[in-house]
Amino acid sequence: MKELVIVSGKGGTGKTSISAALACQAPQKVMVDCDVDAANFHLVSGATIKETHVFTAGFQPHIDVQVCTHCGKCTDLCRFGAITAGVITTPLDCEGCGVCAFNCPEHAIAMQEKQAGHWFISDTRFGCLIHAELGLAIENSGKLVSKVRQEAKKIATAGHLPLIITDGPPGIGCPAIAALSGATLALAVVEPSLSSMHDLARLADLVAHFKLPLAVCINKSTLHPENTEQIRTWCHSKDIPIFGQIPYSDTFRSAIQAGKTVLEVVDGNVTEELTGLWQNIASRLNIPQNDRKFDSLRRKFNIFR
Ligand SMILES: Nc1ncnc2c1ncn2[C@@H]1O[C@H](COP(=O)(O)OP(=O)(O)OP(=O)(O)O)[C@@H](O)[C@H]1O
Ligand code: SF4
Ligand code: SF4
Repeated sequence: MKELVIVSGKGGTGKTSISAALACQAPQKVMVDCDVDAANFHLVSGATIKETHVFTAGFQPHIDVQVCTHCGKCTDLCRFGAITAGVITTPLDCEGCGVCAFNCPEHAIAMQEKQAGHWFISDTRFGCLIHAELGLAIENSGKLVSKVRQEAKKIATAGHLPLIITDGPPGIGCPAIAALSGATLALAVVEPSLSSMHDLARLADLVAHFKLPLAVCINKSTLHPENTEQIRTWCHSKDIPIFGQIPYSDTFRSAIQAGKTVLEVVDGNVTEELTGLWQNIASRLNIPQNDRKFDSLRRKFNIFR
């Protein structure tokens, strides 16, 4: 089983739009949205949730009010000011360290697993999607990313599906690391802006650390042709292949507004580039390129020359 992870050093470069366009073309795959802080893949793929699961991470104190004598020892010991004489006054400040429970003379406090979000299995127009929603002010996004990837692998294995397409989180922090480790190929979606170019270099270092092959897709390339050329030169100097170069097109915006992938909205230039991108990926991963469902969409919208 191969896993393609679509990443970007910075947010908003077009990762989700491109992931969805690839999902639209790839046959026999499971999709994962690892951008658990701001998931939106389900919106462009028309997801219907089939299963909802609770995600737990970390611990929180549960106080037995019948047993607590309000002695105040927990207040003195809590370094985060989250508890006052047996009452959790500011739950967001609680780090779940367990010091209050360990030291309560009455054993009034029990540490319980904390509900930190949900993860879902959904049906979409392009197959099965695993996605998630992290709770507000929860910091365990890396753990949730690992969880959704693990579930996608189970589904792909059970269904003998050869590919997982992962819409990764932006950045190079913990969630990106959790999305990349053990994958087969990373595709960096870069736009020709200074910050995106700068973040590509950092992302390349991270991917190299995991000894993963990296390919680049330059998105919105026509917005700044000189910077696009600079990215091409840089990739060439680092031996990083450029699998696609997608021009700026208003079709992307209208596609998102319509809850569709850009391939389902007609734009000859863009669709041709996106098809080329998928062909390069499929050939690098050595997997079949064709999908009967996409072929019928292609005929319906006459989107290729
Ligand atoms: N080639 C393009 N031409 C014009 N607009 C584009 C192009 N690609 C993406 N966009 C637009 O850029 C915005 C960000 O795209 P998208 O949500 O796919 O990026 P993202 O990297 O997944 O963002 P985030 O990191 O916030 O999840 C959207 O409004 C989308 O319509
Ligand atoms: S230390 Fe225990 S008994 Fe004392 S106030 Fe806190 S919870 Fe109540
Ligand atoms: S678990 Fe730790 S942070 Fe939370 S209230 Fe108890 S002592 Fe404070």
